[in-house]
Amino acid sequence: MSVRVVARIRPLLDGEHEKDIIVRADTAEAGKPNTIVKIPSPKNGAEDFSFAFNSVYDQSTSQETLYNSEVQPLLKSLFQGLDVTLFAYGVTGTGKTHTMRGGLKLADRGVIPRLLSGVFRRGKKIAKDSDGDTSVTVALSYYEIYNDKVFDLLEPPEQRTPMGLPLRAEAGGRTVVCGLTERRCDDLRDFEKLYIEANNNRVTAATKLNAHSSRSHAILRVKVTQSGPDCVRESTASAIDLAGSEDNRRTDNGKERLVESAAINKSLFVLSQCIDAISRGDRRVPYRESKMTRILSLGQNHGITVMILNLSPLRSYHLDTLSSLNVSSRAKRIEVREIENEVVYKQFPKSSVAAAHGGGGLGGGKRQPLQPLANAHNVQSGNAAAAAAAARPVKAFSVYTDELKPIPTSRPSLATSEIRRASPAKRSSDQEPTTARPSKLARPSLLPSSLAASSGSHHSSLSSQGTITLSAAQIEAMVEKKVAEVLAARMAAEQQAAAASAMPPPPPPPAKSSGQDAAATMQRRLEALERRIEADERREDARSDGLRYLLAARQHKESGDEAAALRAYESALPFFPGQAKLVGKIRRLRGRLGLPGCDVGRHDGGGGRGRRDDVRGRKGGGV
Ligand SMILES: Nc1ncnc2c1ncn2[C@@H]1O[C@H](COP(=O)(O)OP(=O)(O)OP(=O)(O)O)[C@@H](O)[C@H]1O
Repeated sequence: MSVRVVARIRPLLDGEHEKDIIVRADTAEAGKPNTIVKIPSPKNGAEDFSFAFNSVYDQSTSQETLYNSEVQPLLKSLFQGLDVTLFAYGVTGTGKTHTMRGGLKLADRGVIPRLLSGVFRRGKKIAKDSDGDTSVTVALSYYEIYNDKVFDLLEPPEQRTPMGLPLRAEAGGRTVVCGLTERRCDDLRDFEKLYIEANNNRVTAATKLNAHSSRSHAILRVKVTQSGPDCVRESTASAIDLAGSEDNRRTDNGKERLVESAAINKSLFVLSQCIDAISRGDRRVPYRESKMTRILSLGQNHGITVMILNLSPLRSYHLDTLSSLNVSSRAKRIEVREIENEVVYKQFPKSSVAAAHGGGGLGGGKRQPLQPLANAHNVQSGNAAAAAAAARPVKAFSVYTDELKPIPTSRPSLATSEIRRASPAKRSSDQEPTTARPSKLARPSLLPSSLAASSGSHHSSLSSQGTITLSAAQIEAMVEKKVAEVLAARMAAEQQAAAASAMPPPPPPPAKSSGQDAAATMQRRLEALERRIEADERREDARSDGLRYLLAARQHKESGDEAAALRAYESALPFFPGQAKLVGKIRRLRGRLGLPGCDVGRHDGGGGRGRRDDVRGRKGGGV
């Protein structure tokens, strides 16, 4: 399903005049709801441009109408296991915060408090309808991206570290913030207390265009966990209030506001580039150019995404409004896969247990049907998925482990088996298993090949009931083999970690490839790959930090603060060691400020050449 894009035109504010209105909502067909935004061409006022969206809300639209039409219907999907992302986009002062957060009066409450109210209400209903068998818990995390750094809004500002929280890419393209607080909320009152406090931690300031302008992108994540007797289902609603783009010719922003503004505009520019790249079908989408786009992961995220485009009706916003309309119309083309989150079974579904017990006995030669060992991954969506769920055969999932399990003399009772969850980091969530992989629960009817190999001449015996008996010597041999493998893997990992930046080749495949050796090799390769990705991420983060310093330096220079510009250039230098232009700028600035020359060459660790080229490529002609 595509991203749903809806536009909302805000009403006139005090001091704004009817005669200045140029943006209007329209309908494609008489009597139908509005789906078109009309705005005159900037070159020819008599000619109108029309932009079509999924829905268009005019100036008279109340908070309640917007919520009931756009957000309330998504609650059902959220509780079916789909993630929901809502984000407000638009120029500064167009009503994004009003739409998402709103005012304190009941009628003014925005999408976020209403969403939470809906979540608690539905959660209570589910618990009641299930006679308490299912419980629903709600946990919040809330953070802001300020000057391209991530800060936890649920923690007091004095606990912030200057560099903010790091991001980590997870399997399946998701980006998560490391070290974020998560607070449980039991009811709306809990939420409101937390939310109001957290919003006081958000950076806002007065600009000429908005008396309470958000200087950061704020991301609220509402995690809903439904725990039933058999399974746990988790889904997340994300509500994002983006900072607004600013035309600094109109803001009269001072130094600090300009630096913020540059970070806001840059991230929004990257977002528009991502939207363009996705809608063109480019293979490379520049998500990594800003933290906001990495977190938003538009087109990579799963579930349902709604973009609320906030518009001012005024002529003074003409070009900015056109630009927002252009970006948003392209966003409509972005496909988001509606994939429900994995259900984690606490134990086998009752029906399967009954079937297993009745079906030929555990020790018999008949192979047991594969069961959902770890989690079920459903690519169907919405109601169709729910309807199809009953008819679908239970999917099978394997549990991968490197460890040899002590082989039971009789199979454990299925009803009490603990289900191990496959490590999410090791398996992409968007890989839909198409064929059942072998379960590693010991199958009494087969002697594992690894065991046969390790047992050597000490043959294990298969009893007439199909159970395996092992001699002490065989167990000893297995333990020794496992210890040797673990030590070898650890050594290999240490060597790889030592040479992580040089991207070591994967360890050579074992001469004799038993199933277990292959699993160990695969494990080592995955770990090496993860280390490589993390190293790449660290490099990328460092580079974007460097670029941020350069950006700040340029802003300071433009505003005439050469001392601050020098400080920013010098801070950027370690990220671009030996960069000739940068070194030249620092020398010139130091000269102008009457400071002694600096030993800028000390940062050139011999790797400057490659980075120099890189920066020039990205910045279009150097710093
Ligand atoms: N639909 C609306 N009804 C009434 N007032 C509105 C509406 N939309 C916006 N406003 C008012 O317009 C002003 C600017 O709105 P808001 O702060 O939400 O803009 P914003 O897009 O979040 O700006 P920024 O990006 O600078 O944070 C506020 O005073 C807000 O109350």
